Amino acid sequence: MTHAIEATDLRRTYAGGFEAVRGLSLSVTRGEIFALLGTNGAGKTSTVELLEGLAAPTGGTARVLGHDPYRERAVVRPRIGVMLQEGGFPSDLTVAETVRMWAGCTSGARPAAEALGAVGLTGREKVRIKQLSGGERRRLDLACALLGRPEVLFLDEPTTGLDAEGRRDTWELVRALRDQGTTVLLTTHYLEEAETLADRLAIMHRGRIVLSGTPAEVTAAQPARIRFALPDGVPAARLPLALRAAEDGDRIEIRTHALQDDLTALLDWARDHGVRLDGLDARSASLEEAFLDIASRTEDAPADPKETVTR
Ligand SMILES: Nc1ncnc2c1ncn2[C@@H]1O[C@H](COP(=O)(O)OP(=O)(O)OP(=O)(O)O)[C@@H](O)[C@H]1O
Repeated sequence: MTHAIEATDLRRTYAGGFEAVRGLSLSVTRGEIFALLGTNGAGKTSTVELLEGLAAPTGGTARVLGHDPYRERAVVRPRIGVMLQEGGFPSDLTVAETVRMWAGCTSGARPAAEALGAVGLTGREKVRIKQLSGGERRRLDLACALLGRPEVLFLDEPTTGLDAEGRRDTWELVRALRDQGTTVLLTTHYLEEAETLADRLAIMHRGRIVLSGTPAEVTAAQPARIRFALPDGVPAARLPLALRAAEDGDRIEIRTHALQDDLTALLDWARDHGVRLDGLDARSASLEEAFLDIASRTEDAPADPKETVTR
């Protein structure tokens, strides 16, 4: 299977010695939407810039469409679209002028009206950039990234600043691009965005990928939770389960990878002993829990291979 993007043991150290990317490997299949998640400062932008060919890696290799995106930038650049966190267009230009200017630097650019139509900016052509809302600026950034009909599209936080409707419109557009064969690598802080949009995702922490896979695989790698309170006089020690049961005051929390079996055992025990489980709550793990679990890690341990779910 051809990979549109491949990174192997990628490293990036900034002047001053700070290592922002520390041995990162990932591959994105053609026609796939891949989301890179992580806390602030995890190294997402530093990684994406290496893949876009904007900087040379300190170590490791990057391949985009089979080429080195930095050394072979002239070959790779016309085939990729890049939407940075800040478009940085001159604020006195109008929307139409900006798109025309960008189209002038793009080989085989699609018509400006088509790109603006795709992002819902039709009718805003004469508005100056400084008069656009934050969400409209993000959409203009996206229109410019789409101008060259890119085979690989890099989107750095594409929906930051968009309202719920704008976000959903962008998701629709990204899905439509994927369905036409475009490969999309995006970074996001919105877990819902990654969960609903991405075919696969990776969670970064401190310059490394800690967990990766499909949204379902990443979620399934986390334990489910059962929570309840025992009545006075029934100590947690009487629970029948060979489980890691943690007491927090009168609340019990059990984390398990066998939710159905353990919940059945708990309910059978409660019925047989006439014990009422107050506030009983059982739920599968969510991407948010996986993310928060990783974000709370303070140690610098390397990625645990057991946690990486690969296809
Ligand atoms: N030019 C630079 N020089 C030195 N350190 C930098 C530079 N750019 C980024 N960093 C540091 O590298 C680390 C990773 O930053 P990066 O912007 O890649 O993270 P991120 O995951 O994209 O964060 P965010 O979600 O906040 O955008 C941060 O600690 C940041 O301060």
